[in-house]
Amino acid sequence: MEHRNLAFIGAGNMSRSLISGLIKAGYPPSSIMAANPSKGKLSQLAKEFGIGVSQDNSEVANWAQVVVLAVKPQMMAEMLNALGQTAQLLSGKLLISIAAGLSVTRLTELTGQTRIIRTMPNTPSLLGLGMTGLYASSAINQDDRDYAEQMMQAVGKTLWLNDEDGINKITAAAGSAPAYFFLFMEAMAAHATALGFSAEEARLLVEQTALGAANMVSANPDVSLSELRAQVTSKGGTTAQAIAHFQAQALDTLVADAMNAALLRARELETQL
Ligand SMILES: NC(=O)C1=CN([C@@H]2O[C@H](COP(=O)(O)OP(=O)(O)OC[C@H]3O[C@@H](n4cnc5c(N)ncnc54)[C@H](OP(=O)(O)O)[C@@H]3O)[C@@H](O)[C@H]2O)C=CC1
Ligand SMILES: O=C(O)[C@@H]1CCC=N1
Repeated sequence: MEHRNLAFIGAGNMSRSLISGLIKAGYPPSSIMAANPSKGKLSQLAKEFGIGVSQDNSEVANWAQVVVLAVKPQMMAEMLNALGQTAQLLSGKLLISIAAGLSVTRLTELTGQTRIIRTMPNTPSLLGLGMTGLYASSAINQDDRDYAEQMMQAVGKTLWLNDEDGINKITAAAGSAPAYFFLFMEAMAAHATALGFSAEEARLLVEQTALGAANMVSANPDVSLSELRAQVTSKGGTTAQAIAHFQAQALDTLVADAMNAALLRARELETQL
């Protein structure tokens, strides 16, 4: 992929995941910089990945051809205002936002720029196993689209969204979703411990089973999820009892409600920020 000078403003969990994935995919460390107010995360990133770092957002924005806006949504306005003459500083650069709940229109208001691509990655990008949704207005040229797509494909898979609300939907379905699986795994590990396994054993059981299940899905693209489930579920056996319990407790509805709660929050942020 093209190696433009790429700056991350905000060096938190998601930037770390993307930077790590990009470096593993061969993006040169000398073409990446990150800025953050506190020094600890920057020193760690510099040490681990050899990228350039600064506590000065203007310095990295000035150096960059592409600026990733990676602070918390609630911090974005303050950060962009504090950049000072943002319109001038960011002028001519491609801006890639990873923030939930900030529309392109709002980002344009805050930066004076229209060359903006909105994305929604997730933390498995750290391992090259990310899932990222991308949205760009029709004003964005093909080169910039290709760059953003290749950047995110270096850390996982991508899906272009035709309308901007698709970003909110993908936040509910993929951006937030690693946490849903972790929550489920936490619950399983807690109960495995209650059944008498040590914490290490419980983690091993949950981790290896989740990994195996995810790999079964990816190794069998033509087999439906329900068929994979059926292959585990012997008639009159143990799995059927557990599945019946989940279904009696309306797991489908619970999951749909939880995803809708994430979606509504993403839309709500768009009206507030
Ligand atoms: N985490 C996730 O799974 C995902 C997150 N996102 C989006 O990514 C963005 C970042 O989230 P995440 O990485 O989780 O959050 P973090 O809190 O881990 O990272 C945000 C970083 O921004 C830094 N920061 C705060 N103020 C400024 C400033 N004025 N200038 C520069 N940096 C600043 C913080 O520094 P310090 O801690 O030193 O104050 C922190 O390191 C959010 O907008 C979120 O919506 C999108 C997809 C998934
Ligand atoms: O929880 C959040 O708001 C962010 C967006 C998706 C994942 N983390």
